[in-house]
Amino acid sequence: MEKVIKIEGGHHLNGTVRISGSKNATVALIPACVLGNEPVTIYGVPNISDVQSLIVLLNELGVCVEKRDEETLYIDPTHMENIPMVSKAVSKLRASYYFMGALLGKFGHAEIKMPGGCYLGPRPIDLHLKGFEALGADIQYENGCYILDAKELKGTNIFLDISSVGATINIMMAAVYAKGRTVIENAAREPEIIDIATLLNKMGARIHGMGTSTLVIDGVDYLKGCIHEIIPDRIEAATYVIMAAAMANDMRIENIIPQHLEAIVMKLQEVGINMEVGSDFIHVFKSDKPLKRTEILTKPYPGFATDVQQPFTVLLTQCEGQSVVTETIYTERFKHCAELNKMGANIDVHTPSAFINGKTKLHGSKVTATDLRCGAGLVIAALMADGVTEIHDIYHIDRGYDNLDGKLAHLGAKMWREEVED
Ligand SMILES: CC(=O)N[C@H]1[C@@H](OP(=O)(O)OP(=O)(O)OC[C@H]2O[C@@H](n3ccc(=O)[nH]c3=O)[C@H](O)[C@@H]2O)O[C@H](CO)[C@@H](O)[C@@H]1O
Ligand SMILES: C=C(OP(=O)(O)O)C(=O)O
Repeated sequence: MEKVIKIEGGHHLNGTVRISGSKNATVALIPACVLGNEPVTIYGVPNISDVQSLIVLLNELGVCVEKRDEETLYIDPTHMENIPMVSKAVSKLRASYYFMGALLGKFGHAEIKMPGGCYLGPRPIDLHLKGFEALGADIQYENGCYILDAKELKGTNIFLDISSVGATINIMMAAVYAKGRTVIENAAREPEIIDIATLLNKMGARIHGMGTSTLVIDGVDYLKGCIHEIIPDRIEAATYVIMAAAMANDMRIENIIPQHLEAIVMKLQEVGINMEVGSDFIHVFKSDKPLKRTEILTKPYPGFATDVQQPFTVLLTQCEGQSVVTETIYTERFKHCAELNKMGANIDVHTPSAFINGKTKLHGSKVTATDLRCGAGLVIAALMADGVTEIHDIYHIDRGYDNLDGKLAHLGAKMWREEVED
């Protein structure tokens, strides 16, 4: 038996939805907490399966974790043990790789198997490893496990060939205790990186240049405890704004940082979505004008986020004419298109682009969430479709959307989970 999500389409959405803490910040903040020597309390933790997997990993490392309330985690690494990280939980998410930087930084030694996460085409970690080596680590790969060792990490200049989010955060974590100054050039500038650096600085690290492409980290000897509030999830926010654009009469998306969504808002306005952008909310109103085609090119922040292109593609099926989405980050991130075609969309994929021929009527079908944002896109498509859509492999969706069922029910959607034969 398999649990699936079923959605009866055609019901308009109305009301307010509150965006949760950022998945991609949280999954790095939690490993960052173990770098310290005292307890850290983090607020705004989303209830998603990636966080549950990280809690399993923290428990295995002997870190004391207490859930103080629905959204608050207390993490005390005082008695942690640096054991090899080879359990199943490591491969349940991408972000387990942040324990490489955290453990190497703190103990000069880390043993960890390959991380998991969404398959979006190849996702190498060579830049993380090159960064650790530049800081003085020796790296071996044995029996599916990376073994990182360093007598002493020394600050150095590191140029990233690609401004990788994961490599930037991982190298930053490894460098906080390194002797002297580390400079990361061509660093990624995503808001989540600023959030991690902010936490580390509250703990006593000396990181400068967050939000620019040059990060400077001056090594320190000790990191203390602190409290920290996670930034809102810009990808979850974008998902709900697109959902509102597709199906709402009148819907307000709250607890957002609009600056984090500028590229997405511009594209929504370009296709003709009627919206008001406030200081910490976006309000979407129904418009009866036909939606216009557009072209999207995914780019590192502040460009159009690759994590939003899959949900946005669903909206493009409702635009008149041919829209084009081109991926520059993950050139194979188009598995959602075949699933959307099963629902009546007309999308041709010629990597690295998808050509979306609109406008097409969508109908309920059996589809598979091949990855997290494909799943989010299918939820939006199902809300628009005639009839009932059955979404399989929903564990991908649960990796990144806090209380999806409750939020959608509150907005007036008809969604439920059901056990079906495999
Ligand atoms: C947990 C998390 O935060 N995940 C996000 C993070 O993933 P992640 O950190 O894995 O993505 P990166 O920014 O590292 O990847 C960007 C590009 O660089 C390439 N690359 C990356 C590292 C490396 O060592 N070698 C290399 O070639 C990747 O294959 C990809 O083409 O950023 C992605 C890009 O915004 C998002 O889609 C993911 O949601
Ligand atoms: C690809 C994503 O996540 P991860 O890197 O955790 O697989 C995502 O959040 O869209």
